[in-house]
Amino acid sequence: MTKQTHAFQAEVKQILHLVTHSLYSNKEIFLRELVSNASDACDKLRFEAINNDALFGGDTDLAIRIRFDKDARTLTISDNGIGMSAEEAASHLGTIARSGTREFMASLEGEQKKDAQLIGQFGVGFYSGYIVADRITVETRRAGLPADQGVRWSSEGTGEFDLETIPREQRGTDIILHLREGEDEFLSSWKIKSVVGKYSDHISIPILMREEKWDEEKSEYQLTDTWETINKASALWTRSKSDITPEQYQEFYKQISYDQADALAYTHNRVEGRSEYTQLLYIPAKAPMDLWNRERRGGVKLYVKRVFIMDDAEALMPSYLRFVKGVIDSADLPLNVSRELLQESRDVKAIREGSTKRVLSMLEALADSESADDKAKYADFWTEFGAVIKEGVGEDFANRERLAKLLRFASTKHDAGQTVSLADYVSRMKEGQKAIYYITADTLAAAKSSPQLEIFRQKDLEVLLLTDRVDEWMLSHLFEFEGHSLTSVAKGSVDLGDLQDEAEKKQAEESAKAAQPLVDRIKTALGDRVKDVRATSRLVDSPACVVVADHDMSAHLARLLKQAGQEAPSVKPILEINPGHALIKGMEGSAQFDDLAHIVLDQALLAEGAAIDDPAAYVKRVTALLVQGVPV
Ligand SMILES: Nc1ncnc2c1ncn2[C@@H]1O[C@H](COP(=O)(O)OP(=O)(O)OP(=O)(O)O)[C@@H](O)[C@H]1O
Repeated sequence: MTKQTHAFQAEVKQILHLVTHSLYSNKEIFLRELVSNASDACDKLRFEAINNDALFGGDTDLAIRIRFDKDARTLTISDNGIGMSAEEAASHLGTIARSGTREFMASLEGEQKKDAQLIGQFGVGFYSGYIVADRITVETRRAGLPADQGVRWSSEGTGEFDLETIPREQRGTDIILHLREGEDEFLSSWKIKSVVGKYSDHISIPILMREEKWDEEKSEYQLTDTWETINKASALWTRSKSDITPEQYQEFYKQISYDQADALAYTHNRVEGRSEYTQLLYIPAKAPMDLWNRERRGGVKLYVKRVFIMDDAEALMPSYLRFVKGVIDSADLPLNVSRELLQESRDVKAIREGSTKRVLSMLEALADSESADDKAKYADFWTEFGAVIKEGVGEDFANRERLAKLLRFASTKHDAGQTVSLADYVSRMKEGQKAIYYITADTLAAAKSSPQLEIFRQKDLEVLLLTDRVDEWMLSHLFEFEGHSLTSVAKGSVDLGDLQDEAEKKQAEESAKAAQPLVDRIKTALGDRVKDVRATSRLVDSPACVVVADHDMSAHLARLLKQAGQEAPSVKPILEINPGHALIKGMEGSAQFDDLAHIVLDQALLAEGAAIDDPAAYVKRVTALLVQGVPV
C-alpha cells in the first residue's frame, strides 16, 4: 500500500485537543499510557498464543524497550507484543472504538470538557503522546503476518494521519515520539526511570533501557549496548503485601481504573483452599457517571496464572458491587475460559462469594472503625455508593444481615444526610418501642414535612426518612432488623402499642367514636375517591392525611413505577382525619360540606407528594371558599 492520508474521526480531534490542553500540568502520564498499551499488547499476544503457538515465532521473551535519541529528539517505546495490521492501525489509532468513551464525550458539556479529572476517567491512552510530541510515528507488524506487511502510521495529531505499508522484520510496535520544543527532559535516562518507577513499576513485562556509563573523557554519561530492566517486572498482586507501599497500591489502582484520585480502600489477599486465587480489590472514592447502568460491566480483571484473560469479568462480582475495581488471578481456571463458561463455573462461584465477603469486610472495617478518618471515609462511601449497596439487600440473601448493618439513613433525629445506621436507631429506641419506623417519599423535604410524622414528633420517636428510588424495593426484602420489624408510618392504622398510655388510647377511642357521624358524611361526599375514611390520633397539627392499607402498595412506590413506565395498580387512599383540628370541626355545620371534604382530601394528597387527579376542580373549590371568606 502506498502512502494514504486519512482524516481522524471527529471525536478523536476533540480528544486530541482536550488531551494536549488539559493534561499538560501532569504531562509525564503519557509514558504510563504508552507503556500500559505496550504491556496490553504483550498480554494480548500471550492470550492469542494459547491456541496458536506459532504467533510467537520462536520469540517468547516479551519485553518493552524505551530508548531516546538526543540528536533526532525522539523517544521510542517498543514492544514485541501483538502489533497491528494496517486495518487495525487505521481503526484503533484513528477512531474511538470504545462506545463508552464516545458516549462519555458526548455527555460532557461546556466547561466540563476542560476538566482533566473527568477526562482522566476514561483513560487518555495513545493520544496522550501528543502532550509532549508534535508528531508521532507508529511502526508495527501484527504477530502472524509476513515481514512485508509492516505498517507505518504517522500524524501530527491535528486533523489527519498517513498510513503506508513498510517492510518490518520483527513483530510488535514502535511508538516514536518526536518531542515538541522544550520537552528535552524526556531525553534522559534518569527522568524516564523516575517516571517508570512512579507509574509503571508493577507492569509484569520487563521494561528495558540501555545502561549508561560515565565517560571520563567527555565528562558525561554514555549509553552502552547492555539493556537493563528498570521495573520490578512482577505483577503487583503477585508480590507479598509487605513489599508493596501504599503509594504503589494506589498507583496500580489508577492504572487499572482510569481514576485520577486515590482509591478509598483496598484489600489484597491470597486465598488458598478449595479454590486458589489472589485478589486485589479496590473501592473507588467517587462513583462513575454510569454507575446506575446495571448493564455496566464490573471493573474486575481476570487473570489465570498471571496471564491476562479478560477485562470487566462481571461474573466475579455481584451486580451490586459493580463499582469495585481490581484484579483476580485464579490458579484453577482453564486459560481458555470464556465469559459463558465463567457464568457456570463452580470455581468462579467460590471466587465471587469470597470476594464479596472481602469487600463487605473492608466496608465494615471502615464503618465500625474508631478512627474519625475511617468514619468519614465510610460516610463518603455511603454518599457515593449507598444506593447501590441497597440493591444488595434484595439480591444477596446470604449477606443480607451484613448488608443491613452497613445501611445508613436520614432520620428525624439527624439532619446531616444519610448517617443513621439501624443499630444506632435501635440503641435510641424508647422504652416500649418495638418497631423501627420509617417513611418513604420523593424528597427529603417531602418526607420531613409529612403529616404522618406529627404524632412521632410529639412522642419524640425517631423516624427514618427514605428517599432513594431503590428504598421501596429494598424494603420489600428487609422486614426486620435484630428482631424489630421495619414499619412504615404511612401504612395501616398507627399502633404505637405500649408507647401510648391507657388514658391516651381511651381518649383516641372516644374521639374516634364521637367523630363517626362526621366520618360517615365525608365518606359519602368523597364516594369512590377513597377506600375508607377514619379518625386518627396520628395527626397533631394537620387536619388530615392519606395512608394505604397494610398490604397495599405504597403511594410512593406506585408513583415510581408509573414514572418508570411500568404498570402500577391504582391504589385508593384511606383518608384519615384529625377530629381535634379546627378545620375538621368547622366542617360540621358548613354549607359547603362536600367541597370541604374534597379539599381536605386533595390537600392531604398534595402534602404526601401525590398529584391530584383533577387540579382544576380543586382550584375552583378553593377559590370559591376564598371569595366568600376574604373581604374584598
Ligand atoms: N503498542 C501497541 N500495540 C498494539 N496495539 C496498540 C498499541 N498501542 C495502542 N494499540 C491499539 O490502539 C488502541 C487504542 O489505544 P488507546 O491507548 O487510545 O486506547 P485503549 O488502550 O483501548 O484504552 P486505554 O488506553 O484507555 O486503556 C488499543 O486498544 C490497541 O488496540
